Amino acid sequence: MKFIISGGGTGGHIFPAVAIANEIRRRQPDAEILFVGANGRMEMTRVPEAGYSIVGLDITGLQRRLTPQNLLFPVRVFRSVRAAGKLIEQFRPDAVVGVGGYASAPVLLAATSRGIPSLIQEQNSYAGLVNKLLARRVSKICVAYDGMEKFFPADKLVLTGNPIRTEIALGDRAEALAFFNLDPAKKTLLVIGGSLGARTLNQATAAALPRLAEAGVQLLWQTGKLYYPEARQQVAPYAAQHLHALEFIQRMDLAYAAADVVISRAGALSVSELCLTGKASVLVPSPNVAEDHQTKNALALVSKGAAVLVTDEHAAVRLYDETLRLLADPARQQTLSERVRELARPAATTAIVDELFRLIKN
Ligand SMILES: CC(=O)N[C@H]1[C@@H](OP(=O)(O)OP(=O)(O)OC[C@H]2O[C@@H](n3ccc(=O)[nH]c3=O)[C@H](O)[C@@H]2O)O[C@H](CO)[C@@H](O)[C@@H]1O
Repeated sequence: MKFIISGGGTGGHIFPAVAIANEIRRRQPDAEILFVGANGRMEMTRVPEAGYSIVGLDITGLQRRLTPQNLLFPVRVFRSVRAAGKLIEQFRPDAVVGVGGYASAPVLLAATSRGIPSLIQEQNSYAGLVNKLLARRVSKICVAYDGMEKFFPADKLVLTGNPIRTEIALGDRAEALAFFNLDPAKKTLLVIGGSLGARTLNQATAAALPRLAEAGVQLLWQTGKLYYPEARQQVAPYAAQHLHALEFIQRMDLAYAAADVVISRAGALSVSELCLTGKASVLVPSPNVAEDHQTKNALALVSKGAAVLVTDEHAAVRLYDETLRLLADPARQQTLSERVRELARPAATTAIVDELFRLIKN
């Protein structure tokens, strides 16, 4: 069997794609899987690291301002649809998956116009633009939230949850502590700003380093690429207290396994991973996303007493008060952990790949 998986841009699109590919490979070890991404974007490095081939298309979004680049936009779209068409004719996939992000548009367009079965995986409670535009053309749409009929034809919808890489929940704590050079006697705080890092979390964390050291809490702080050089200098004086900054964490399974408490943005995949790993968390939704969808992602947990919410606006003042209070309260960590675990959907990836295989069979 042959599959094309297309899309990317950020980890929230790339890692669900990897989870789907891993499940296809588990069932059909000789299946051929080709990823298609956008040149220059994160998928071009993260997908090969996960063990898959990827081809890049030259495609970017429309700029908000009127720029000469925008005038060329229709030309670029036309070229990328043609390039995707060529790829599909050469590779001849049995089915195509789109996970959102620029590259999935030309690939799904080219596949559906050739009658190839296609499936969209939408991670958020608010549908992405590419997915909305292509919904009528594809065969199935797997979603993670109720009420997605607002955006998609109801007869194509399947509520599966978000696909999470299976290893994410299998990290071993002792291995994790050794891997990240952490002290088994201390509590560990993990800070994740989403796949690109988050300025608000970085600034609040930098300011809180003395408080963490004083409380005897150790830190794994994922900063993203831009802030990393600054963060490295900021944590340098605290090396003996095990306060560590990291640009990007490849072994998220071990990062979760080491953590007692997690501070996180509320991207769809981060939230789904917190459910699966059963971590006590303080969520700070990004205010810079379409329709404030991260607040909705976070409220799905917070309304069930399964996570703590701090708004981006109040993070500078409140984030570390809340976090240090939670770190000092194991009973509350335990309650949050139990409640958040109840919201996990561990069968999401299998359900999506079931749908995909069914499409081919039909
Ligand atoms: C600013 C922005 O547009 N954010 C969107 C983006 O978030 P973003 O790309 O941040 O994605 P998520 O929070 O959904 O997922 C992050 C993924 O990256 C992985 N990871 C993260 C950090 C790291 O160091 N290593 C690592 O492997 C996580 O394990 C997870 O699998 O896509 C999500 C899913 O469509 C949306 O809900 C978010 O609103």
